[in-house]
Amino acid sequence: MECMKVKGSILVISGPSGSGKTSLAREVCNELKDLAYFSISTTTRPIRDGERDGVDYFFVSKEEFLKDVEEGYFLEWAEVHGNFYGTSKKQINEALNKGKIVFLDIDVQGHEAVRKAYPNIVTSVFVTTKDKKTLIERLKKRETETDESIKVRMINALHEMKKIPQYDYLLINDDFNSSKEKLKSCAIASLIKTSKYNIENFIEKWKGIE
Ligand SMILES: Nc1nc2c(ncn2[C@@H]2O[C@H](COP(=O)(O)OP(=O)(O)O)[C@@H](O)[C@H]2O)c(=O)[nH]1
Ligand SMILES: Nc1ncnc2c1ncn2[C@@H]1O[C@H](COP(=O)(O)OP(=O)(O)O)[C@@H](O)[C@H]1O
Repeated sequence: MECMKVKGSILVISGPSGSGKTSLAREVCNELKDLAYFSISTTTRPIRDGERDGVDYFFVSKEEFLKDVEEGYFLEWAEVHGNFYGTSKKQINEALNKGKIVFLDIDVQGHEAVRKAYPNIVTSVFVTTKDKKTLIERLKKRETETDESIKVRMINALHEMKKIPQYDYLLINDDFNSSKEKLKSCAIASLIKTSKYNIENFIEKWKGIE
């Protein structure tokens, strides 16, 4: 499935809801400018105050989502916290062919699927907070969740944390600026990793030395 001559890389960022992964990923992506591409997922989740369709997510009905699934639009899709989320195949491949670092803010199921599809060019970072209390405080402060939906997210957080060993890096998001610099380093490292798989001609040029 993986394209032989992919120039870009994929940076998967996962973590419990409220850990700060979206804020970090968006900010690093902005700072890396043309080097990076933030993949906008499609979701059936209701739009939150302050979110924009086509910027934060493509917000669709369940029927539209399932039609996209049937038509093979998604590289991967999953149900998270009772809603569907999916990553567009076309968006990703176009960005990869342009040599970009593709940022995927997706859950642990999405990580497994993307790693299978692109084993050589995925780097993954699991973002979490230093403790449970901080996570709850951030979810409350964000003012997007009810007590009930916070409970659902906390239960899911524990399931997600069990998948940390599958990730390349663990990032405890305490001080925002320091976490941002760490995530940026992972992003750049991911692109350097891809170059390892594009060395056919490079080695040719060294022949004759023996
Ligand atoms: N598998 C998968 N997960 C996604 C995708 N887009 C978002 N997610 C995950 O779905 C979860 C819920 O995201 P969201 O609705 O933005 O809520 P939040 O985590 O509380 O900010 C997060 O873990 C996201 O990383 C996607 O395209 N595929
Ligand atoms: N290092 C940090 N310190 C304090 N607050 C943070 C930090 N990182 C993110 N936040 C805040 O925590 C809340 C959750 O962040 P968000 O990016 O929405 O998390 P996620 O995408 O993981 O659900 C937001 O209000 C965000 O501004």
